[in-house]
Amino acid sequence: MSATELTVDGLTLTAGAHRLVRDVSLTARPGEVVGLVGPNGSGKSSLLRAVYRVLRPDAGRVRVDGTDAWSLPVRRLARTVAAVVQESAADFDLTVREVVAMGRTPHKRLLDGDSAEDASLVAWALESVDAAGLADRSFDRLSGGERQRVLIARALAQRPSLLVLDEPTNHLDVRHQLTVLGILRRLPATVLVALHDLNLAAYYCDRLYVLCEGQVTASGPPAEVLTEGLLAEVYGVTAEVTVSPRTGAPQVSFLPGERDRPAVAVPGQSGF
Ligand SMILES: Nc1ncnc2c1ncn2[C@@H]1O[C@H](COP(=O)(O)OP(=O)(O)OP(=O)(O)O)[C@@H](O)[C@H]1O
Repeated sequence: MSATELTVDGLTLTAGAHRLVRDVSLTARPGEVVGLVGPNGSGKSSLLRAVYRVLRPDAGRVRVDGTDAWSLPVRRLARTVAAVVQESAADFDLTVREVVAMGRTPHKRLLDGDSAEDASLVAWALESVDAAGLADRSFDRLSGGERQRVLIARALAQRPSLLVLDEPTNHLDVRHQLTVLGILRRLPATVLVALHDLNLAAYYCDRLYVLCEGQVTASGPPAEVLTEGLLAEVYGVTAEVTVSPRTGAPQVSFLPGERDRPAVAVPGQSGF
């Protein structure tokens, strides 16, 4: 597994009359962890969908090591790119081990069974997300956070050289958030990850792209991007940004202030 270069050039995505993303360009160099941040509805998931080839661009290109992702054979793309997406939490009538083993499919031929290497990669992937103890459980009966870790393990078992993740820390408790992002940092792969938690993004990402209303508003190393001014402009919040004396990463604290939206009165109830 070697890391891949991802290049997105002038990407525009639409759904009917709705423009989801407009003229977005980004790069993720081999081995980088690149974060996508931005408010709800800013286009992060849509951009990721174009990268893992679910949403076809109306204009612009997605290139994987210089080749248009949309021209690659599906199987070849699946050997290169793994995705952990919001909508993948579908029901499977399978054990956890079987779900994670599905990550090996792109590397096998039809009717190939699981090799010893497949079994050890599945065990490694489960161990990595602290889910080895879940291996024989039914996937359908897991909690939200357990499912999320198993879906991440499935992507790890795929041994991708580009890993695309949409809010992978969703549902995870704080220890597992750190575990999962720590793994992403250490993988010999390129990572593009949408995150809402700006402190996690600041600590774990090499560079960030900030999306706002479908466009890139800022990009660069977290310390350059996560300024109080940008957070006010993009999110409409008052924040204090300091540098962590322990980690050297920017640390964002949100402050109540004049930007807080006034409470919306309950109809027919005074004094709310
Ligand atoms: N198929 C669609 N048809 C119409 N509008 C869509 C469609 N898919 C997404 N949108 C809209 O496009 C915008 C971008 O959505 P997207 O899911 O990419 O945002 P996001 O940044 O991932 O948001 P969140 O942080 O809430 O997950 C939103 O306004 C969303 O409602």
